Amino acid sequence: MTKTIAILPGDGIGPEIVTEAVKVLETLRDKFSLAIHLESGLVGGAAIDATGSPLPPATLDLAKRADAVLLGAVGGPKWESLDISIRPEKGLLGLRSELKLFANLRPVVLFPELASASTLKPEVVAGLDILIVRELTGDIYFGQPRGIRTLETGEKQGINTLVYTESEIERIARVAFASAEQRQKKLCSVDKANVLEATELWRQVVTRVSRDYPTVQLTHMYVDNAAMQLVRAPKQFDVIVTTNMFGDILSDLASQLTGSIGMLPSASLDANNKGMYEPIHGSAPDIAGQNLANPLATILSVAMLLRYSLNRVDLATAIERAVRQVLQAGLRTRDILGDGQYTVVTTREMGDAVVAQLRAQ
Ligand SMILES: NC(=O)C1=CN([C@@H]2O[C@H](COP(=O)(O)OP(=O)(O)OC[C@H]3O[C@@H](n4cnc5c(N)ncnc54)[C@H](O)[C@@H]3O)[C@@H](O)[C@H]2O)C=CC1
Ligand SMILES: CC(C)CC(=O)C(=O)O
Ligand SMILES: [Mg+2]
Repeated sequence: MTKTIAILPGDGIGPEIVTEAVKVLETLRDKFSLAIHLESGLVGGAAIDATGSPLPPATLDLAKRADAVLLGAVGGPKWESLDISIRPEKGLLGLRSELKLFANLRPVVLFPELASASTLKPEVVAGLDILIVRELTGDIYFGQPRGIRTLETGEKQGINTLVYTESEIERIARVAFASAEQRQKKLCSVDKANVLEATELWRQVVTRVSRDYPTVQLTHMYVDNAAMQLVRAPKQFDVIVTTNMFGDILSDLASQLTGSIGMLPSASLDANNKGMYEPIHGSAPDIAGQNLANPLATILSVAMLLRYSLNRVDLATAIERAVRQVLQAGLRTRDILGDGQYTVVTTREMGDAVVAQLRAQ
């Protein structure tokens, strides 16, 4: 049966990188007879400009009926003067909560060809393969109360609330333990249980759930130490499970171990593996519209889409192989330049090269 994929390019570099990822999907449709139907929608600032809302009902409806969603990125300076409750980023958070995408998988994998582009020494990152499992629909990003209010003194006060319920923690813990079972059987739960009650509960629940996964070795680490350990000795980690905000921050940090934030894809899944797929980076206003952005994180997100939502591990592997071949051939967008002689390419040229490798397979 033909699968519908919602294509939501968003803002900034979003349309540029999604164009390249769509070329990959179209190649799979045309060459490998993948039965897909692509349907585009507006989200973020582009949607605000067209409709006044960062998540118009038509987009939410498309995302809900689609079998999977591919998203670029949202946000940018153009919309920063708007009230925070109606900014582009609210469209993204709205999609995540409306679709119940509580499990965000962020693989941090170093392609061997990019070892010299890593911020760490090649020997410290060689073979790096971490999976960050980030809770995505709770925490301070969604907690109530929130807002900016004026106190009796006339002073303003900003409020955000870190909230987690046991069931929210348990379901993300189960995703993380199940992932660890399939990998090196090591799970590190990252929290701030020494000072934050919500994450003390996190630690208690993760510990309780661990009894159902006796083959997985569970450790706990405070987030400040985890940030330090990630740049000191990242290969000590296999799977990391953490809260929404800590996962957001740690994954940007970890991206530098792989050469660039332009290399990290993600899958945001609900309880039935219905998913939204997006690079972990934002709309990169500083390079938007210049054909400079690295499209590989988005193309690798298509691979995750095929693996998790369309059950086509073969095609997911084909994309990952094509990316590897392009890097082996020495092609680099400028964010992944390391030591050596490379061919510096544009966003479009990188996408074309991946498509050419796929066609040749
Ligand atoms: N998922 C999403 O849609 C996200 C949206 N944002 C939004 O994006 C806007 C910009 O946020 P920033 O903090 O600047 O983060 P950002 O991730 O957009 O950019 C940070 C830095 O990384 C570079 N970069 C990002 N993606 C790249 C790529 N594919 N290739 C090469 N270089 C790349 C940018 O040029 C910039 O120097 C804001 O409005 C923010 O709210 C931020 C993060 C995630
Ligand atoms: C709007 C932000 C929460 C998006 C982001 O930074 C992320 O999901 O990594
Ligand atoms: Mg982020």
